[in-house]
Amino acid sequence: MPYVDTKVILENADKHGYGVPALNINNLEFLHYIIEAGIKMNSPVIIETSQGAMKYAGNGDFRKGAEIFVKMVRTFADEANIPVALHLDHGKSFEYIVAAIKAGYSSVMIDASEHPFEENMKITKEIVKIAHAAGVSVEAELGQLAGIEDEAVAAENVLVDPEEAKIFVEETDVDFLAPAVGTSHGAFKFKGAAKIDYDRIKKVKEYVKRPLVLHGASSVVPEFVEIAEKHGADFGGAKGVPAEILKEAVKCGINKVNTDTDLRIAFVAGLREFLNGNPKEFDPRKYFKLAREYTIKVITDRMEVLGSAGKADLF
Ligand SMILES: O=C(CO)COP(=O)(O)O
Ligand SMILES: O=C[C@H](O)COP(=O)(O)O
Ligand SMILES: [Zn+2]
Ligand SMILES: [Zn+2]
Repeated sequence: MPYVDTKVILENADKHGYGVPALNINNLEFLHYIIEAGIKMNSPVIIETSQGAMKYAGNGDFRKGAEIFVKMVRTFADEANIPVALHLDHGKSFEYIVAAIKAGYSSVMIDASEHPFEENMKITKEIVKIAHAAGVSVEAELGQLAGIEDEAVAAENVLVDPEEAKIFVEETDVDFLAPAVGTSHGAFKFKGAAKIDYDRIKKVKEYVKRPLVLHGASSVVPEFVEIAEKHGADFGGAKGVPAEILKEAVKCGINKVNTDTDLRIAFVAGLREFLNGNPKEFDPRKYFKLAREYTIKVITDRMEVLGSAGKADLF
């Protein structure tokens, strides 16, 4: 099953109540690992690239980067017996979003969440019009990803307002919505215990009835943090969203689970461990071996947790 519209994957996930990992890549290696993990687990996969990744892949030219990513992902998708989609993550610039659409991305995100509600809605609506005309589906973000820190009430202000979510989706016709429910990006998500607002997710789901996206969903897997730190990394205080919370979030209505940090940490853990144990090695095909193994492990574990394992059969 080849390259598909992200909407096809997410509507299936919504209908059957499971989550699909949306995994960020910057290069060929991570794409290999994701496709390998997807095939091994018989899971649909969503590959995503940030604007920064587009620029990086094109060696400074983001349009070229977008074209390279589409060619790469299509090549692998055509040979894999699982549904594969390519998504632009956190599109903020009109030029990048248009470049992704023109290059053939399956979907784009317009992240105008730093703007006031009305403005976010206006910008999102504009992008939806352009993207839908090209047959590309759209994700938008509402509220801000600040995280719920301990007892911090202030953070409530930036979490999604379910009533606003309803108006936003009706008004913009966006295909998937990323509501801010307490997570944040990177390896330092919570100062106290990890927690997200389940009731808010349920309410948003009830109101918008579309696939929902959880950003900042890395677990910051202790096993790999430990390996990386044993071999020289310093991630002091890193804390992510535990698997049980992700499972519960999916039950509440989350379908797309954005993960970047976990792949980066697993990779660097394997890379550091290998290089420390093999000081004479300088062939990337060899020194990426353990990094590959750990990254695939983090992805396959994630597919089990979200319930996407085995679901490629539904397409
Ligand atoms: O939300 C993300 C990409 O959009 C990634 O989140 P993490 O930093 O938790 O991996
Ligand atoms: O949410 C953002 C992703 O983790 C990618 O970020 P990036 O801009 O470092 O590529
Ligand atoms: Zn944002
Ligand atoms: Zn994100």
